[in-house]
Amino acid sequence: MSEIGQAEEKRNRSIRPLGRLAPYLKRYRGMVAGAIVALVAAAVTSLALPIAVRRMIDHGFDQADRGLIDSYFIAIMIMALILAAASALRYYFVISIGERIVSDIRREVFDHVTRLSPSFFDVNQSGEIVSRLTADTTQIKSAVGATASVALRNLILCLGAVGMMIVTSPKLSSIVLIAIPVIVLPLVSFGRSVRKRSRAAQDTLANASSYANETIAASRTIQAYNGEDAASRHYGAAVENAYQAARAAITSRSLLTGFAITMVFGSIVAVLWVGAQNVLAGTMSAGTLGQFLLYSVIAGSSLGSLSEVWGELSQAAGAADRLGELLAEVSPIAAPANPVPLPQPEGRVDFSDVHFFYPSRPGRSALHGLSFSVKPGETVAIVGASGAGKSTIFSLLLRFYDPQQGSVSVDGVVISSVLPEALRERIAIVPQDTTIFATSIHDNIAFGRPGASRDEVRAAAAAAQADEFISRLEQGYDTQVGERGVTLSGGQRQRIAIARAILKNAPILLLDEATSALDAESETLVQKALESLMEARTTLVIAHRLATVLKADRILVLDQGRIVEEGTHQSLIRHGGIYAKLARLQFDAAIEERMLIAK
Ligand SMILES: Nc1ncnc2c1ncn2[C@@H]1O[C@H](COP(=O)(O)OP(=O)(O)OP(=O)(O)O)[C@@H](O)[C@H]1O
Repeated sequence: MSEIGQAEEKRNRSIRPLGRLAPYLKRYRGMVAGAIVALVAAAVTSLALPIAVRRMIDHGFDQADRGLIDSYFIAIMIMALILAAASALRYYFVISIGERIVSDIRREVFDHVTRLSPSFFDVNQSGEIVSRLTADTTQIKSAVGATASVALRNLILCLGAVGMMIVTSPKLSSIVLIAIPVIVLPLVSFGRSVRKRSRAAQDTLANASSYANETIAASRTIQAYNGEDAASRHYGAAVENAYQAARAAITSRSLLTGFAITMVFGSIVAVLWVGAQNVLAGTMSAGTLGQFLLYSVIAGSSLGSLSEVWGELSQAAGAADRLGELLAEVSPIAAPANPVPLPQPEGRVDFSDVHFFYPSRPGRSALHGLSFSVKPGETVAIVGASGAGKSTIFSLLLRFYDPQQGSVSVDGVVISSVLPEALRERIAIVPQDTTIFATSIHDNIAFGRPGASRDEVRAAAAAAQADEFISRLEQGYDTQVGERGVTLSGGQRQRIAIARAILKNAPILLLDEATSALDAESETLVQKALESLMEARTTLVIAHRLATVLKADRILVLDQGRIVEEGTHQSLIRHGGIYAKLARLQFDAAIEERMLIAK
């Protein structure tokens, strides 16, 4: 799996990647055509103005043709109106196309990223991806919108004005044409260094943004550890770096602009001096010189604007390239070409000689030749030290990763041959860190089965021992729970996650018991909720509670990616192996408590 942005340095710093936007533009041919017509109309009108001015100078002020001056002014007024209408239409079309395309890209990138397998997120920071979705798309919006139209208008104006300069006076134009390479060549190389600096500024900002993202999400932990000052310093330094990088880019941009304008206007002034000599010598009319002057100003200023927007266009090209890379990222967990349908759900699970290492850590095996079967309706507890590979079993069963060797089957079918959605339909998971979304309680529970009725949601909540606390809230099921459910207690969050799994009603349940201690009352409620969830389902539970291992049909003891012991609590304690030691550490307090109660 490649890290996005890794190929950055090798990438051609041209505006070619903007070509990636062509398919999006094609979807809106009508609007693009409207924009081009408006652009050309505005440019042609601007280019026609100097002709009217020359005719006015050469003939309009002639006493013999007094009537002509009125018709010239009327013609100029009409042109100005056409220019105004064309410019307004250009603005409308171009900006709308920018907004339209960026909405499409945002949606497509989001759809794609949310479907990438977790191995992608192992090597890419979520803050970085969010920055692609917001900052890069915004840059493309301004490029497709304003910048591209400014560039196109100036290109048409520049080419048209140069053409008209040649028509107006070939002699003066030849001097200008010789001057062009002298001006353009240094501009191109200068432009390159500007682009390099802008890219550096952008990357530094992306770093600062992912830091801010992470810190804000962890604000409680940061405050609890009095880490605000350190975080402020860190972010301050990152933002300062971004500012310095941006300033370097701005400095070169301003130098580039100054240089371009000096060179362009310097040569125009020189040419005009020659023209003025010609007028004095009687070889050129004053109107022709005026017309030439206007065309050179148009050509010069449009060239200047072109050099200014070029940097922005290439920045947007970089953004398009990065987004293209993200869209080209292929998830290793693909749906098979000819998916096998799963049989009637039973809830059987088989791991057969599974060897697995995480793609981001190829050197370190997480599971070594794991084999076990879980019969329909059986409850199997997985026990093992931290890092033994317990959660990895869940990740493989949900097909977040594929094992490098061996196979995982559900209801007798190897899971890589079925549609991932069909597989996940059969599994409900209650993770240790419950995910609560910043929406209503109803929506959080209904996430287990979109479209569930209010009664179904309420029934699931009741089975999860959550209905009572929810009903006591002012807005009941419509209560908004805040980001990550901050307004709920740990036990309440867990019961909502359990309600969600109950609503899903899948034949296989994966349960990662929370290690965090709950108060006795919450603990009892959560325990009761889990009991109704586990009823008549195949359950694999990463166990941290004595009550759970006592109730399990079987316990698998995992050590460094291998199953080292298997049996019931009693038999394993009698065996006196790893489990007996683990149980003494993990469950001792609970065992003592039970004995006290018994007394
Ligand atoms: N996404 C990942 N990328 C790389 N390595 C990982 C990833 N997740 C886990 N590991 C590694 O794989 C091994 C098994 O991890 P796993 O999370 O399955 O352990 P666990 O038994 O569930 O531990 P715990 O009880 O602490 O949650 C560990 O060495 C861990 O560092």
